[in-house]
Amino acid sequence: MSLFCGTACRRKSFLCYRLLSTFVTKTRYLFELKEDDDACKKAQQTGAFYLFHSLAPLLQKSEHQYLAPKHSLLELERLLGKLGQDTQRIEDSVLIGCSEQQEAWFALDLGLNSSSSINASLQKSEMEKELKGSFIELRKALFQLNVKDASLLSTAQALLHWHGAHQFCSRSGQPTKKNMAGSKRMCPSNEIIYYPQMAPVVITLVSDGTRCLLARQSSFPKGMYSALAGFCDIGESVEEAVRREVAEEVGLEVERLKYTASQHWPFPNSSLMIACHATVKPGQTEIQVNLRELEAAAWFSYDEVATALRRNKRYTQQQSEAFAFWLPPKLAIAHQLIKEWVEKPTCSTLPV
Ligand SMILES: NC(=O)c1ccc[n+]([C@@H]2O[C@H](COP(=O)([O-])OP(=O)(O)OC[C@H]3O[C@@H](n4cnc5c(N)ncnc54)[C@H](O)[C@@H]3O)[C@@H](O)[C@H]2O)c1
Ligand SMILES: [Mg+2]
Repeated sequence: MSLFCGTACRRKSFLCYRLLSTFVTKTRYLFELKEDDDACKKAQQTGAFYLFHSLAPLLQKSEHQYLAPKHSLLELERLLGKLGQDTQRIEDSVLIGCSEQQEAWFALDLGLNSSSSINASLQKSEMEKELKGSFIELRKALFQLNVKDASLLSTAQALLHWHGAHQFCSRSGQPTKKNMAGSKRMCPSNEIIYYPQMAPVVITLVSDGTRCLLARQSSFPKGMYSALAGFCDIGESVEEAVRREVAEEVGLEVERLKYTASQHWPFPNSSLMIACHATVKPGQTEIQVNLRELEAAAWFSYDEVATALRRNKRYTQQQSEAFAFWLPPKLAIAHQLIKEWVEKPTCSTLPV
């Protein structure tokens, strides 16, 4: 049932109304916090903070997964006090979401140089001891987080990264100032507003009707193959970017394509991954790998891909590297695209 259903499901309309109402209320609350600095500051009083150090999130290990602990404002003030730090630096935090009960969630990087603190460089290990956790690079921990924490920490890391890289106005060279929520920065000298950015990237699973095309870059972990990906050029539509990337990377011409899903991807900078299925003309399937972009590319049969998907479920990345061929982890949109191809035969023969 869709959150946005209308007359089609009258019998369940009360439930629909409640779902819609919670979602809208939450969305409007977040909008208010982004627009109103005082409301945002007030929300910090009852909010919760996810902590980072030099863009690595604070995590706690629990059996085979990581948990992302939250801290209240009081706990954070106590920690900073204990470490002899200025609590003013809490104003460097950025808003990353809220619960259905309107507990606002913020992210704060304790390792970056703070504009509002004299003694900015906190000792990482001292903090880890106090916080009973470790600051772990997000790339290493992402696949051992639950979906909700992975998405929240990806947003947080991307936003903190963007603020770190946009401290100065590119026109005046003057320091820019963030609003309380961190949804924008402004140059006080000319009032230019800067908003956080994502680069659009197309990711395409090409099929010839029975097989799908997977490729690897030399930077990928050993044995991992994925769908073709590439940044959109300025002025391009998604369709044009897919056709260009497939031609550029493997020398094939796309016949049909269909959008299927999207995902925010924080590495190395924020990208909006736009996932598509595509087909090539039958008989025009000879791959010509562009070695400037890829290390290898090949057609894989349905059975090979289905077997690799099953294997992915059982093994960790380190264990998978022992195999000649394995696929990206579940959380990556590349995995979802490949899984969809295996589960839905229509992905191999897109309608005109
Ligand atoms: N989430 C997933 O499942 C998934 C899967 C595959 C790739 N990705 C991501 O997609 C991104 C793009 O894939 P790719 O590396 O094959 O891209 P690509 O094929 O466009 O090649 C990368 C090159 O493009 C150039 N480039 C053009 N615009 C750029 C921009 N805005 N930022 C950085 N470089 C730019 C650079 O020269 C760079 O070396 C990667 O950053 C990767 O992390 C995500
Ligand atoms: Mg590429």
